[in-house]
Amino acid sequence: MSFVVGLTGGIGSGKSAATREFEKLGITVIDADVVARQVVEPGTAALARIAEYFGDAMLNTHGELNRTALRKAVFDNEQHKNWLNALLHPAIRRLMQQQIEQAPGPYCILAVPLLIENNLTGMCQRVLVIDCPESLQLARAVKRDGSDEQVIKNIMKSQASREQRREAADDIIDNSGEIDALAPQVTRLHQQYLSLSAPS
Ligand SMILES: CC(C)(COP(=O)(O)OP(=O)(O)OC[C@H]1O[C@@H](n2cnc3c(N)ncnc32)[C@H](O)[C@@H]1O)[C@@H](O)C(=O)NCCC(=O)NCCS
Ligand SMILES: Nc1ncnc2c1ncn2[C@@H]1O[C@H](COP(=O)(O)OP(=O)(O)OP(=O)(O)O)[C@@H](O)[C@H]1O
Repeated sequence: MSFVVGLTGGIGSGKSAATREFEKLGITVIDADVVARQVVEPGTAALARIAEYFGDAMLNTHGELNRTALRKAVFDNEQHKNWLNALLHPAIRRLMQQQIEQAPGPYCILAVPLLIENNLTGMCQRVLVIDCPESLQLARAVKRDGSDEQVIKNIMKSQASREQRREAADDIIDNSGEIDALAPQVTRLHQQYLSLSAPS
């Protein structure tokens, strides 16, 4: 596989809704959040290191990662977050690269919420941003998760700005309208990626 489209967007921007449309067109989607869970599955070296560093409170009764406990430990402590990212990012990058090489089809989508923040654009031939006003991100994420507005605002603050993402984009999907306005934009980009990825 040599043609990778990096898909990103802020929390609640519509990344999952857009990747579902690419999957309907038969395109393989590699989801960084899924990969980030695979690298800390029970039995992995990374999970053992996390338990060693933070203590067994980071494991639930089945020996799996207690994500809520780890999120609490890292998101208000820069040193802990840097330690965790230094441990997991190389493993996440390696596994994503493996899955890219195994992906069938003319191109694949690499869906990464933190594509820009974690400097992963170098893995992609094209950067696609799912874009909408921050107010819509906030409203949609709060409605979907039933979480407190301040939690979503804190996550938005820890991520790249809308301007930074638009600056890094080769292509932008405007997700400020109705959800059924996504499919036609995905179809148009699919045609473009088929021709860009076709052997010259
Ligand atoms: C700390 C962990 C376990 C929390 O997992 P949990 O499922 O509770 O939260 P989730 O991953 O969905 O993140 C919640 C929100 O925080 C944001 N976020 C996730 N990781 C980070 C980070 N390292 N820095 C800033 N924001 C982050 C996400 O964009 C998401 O919007 C998880 O975020 C993690 O493993 N982070 C370190 C690895 C990483 O950076 N993963 C991103 C893949 S590129
Ligand atoms: N255009 C739209 N109009 C209305 N609701 C939408 C639209 N696009 C997405 N949604 C809804 O908003 C919520 C967030 O969308 P989605 O989960 O696809 O975003 P995401 O970028 O994957 O979020 P996260 O980064 O949190 O994983 C979902 O409940 C989704 O159904």
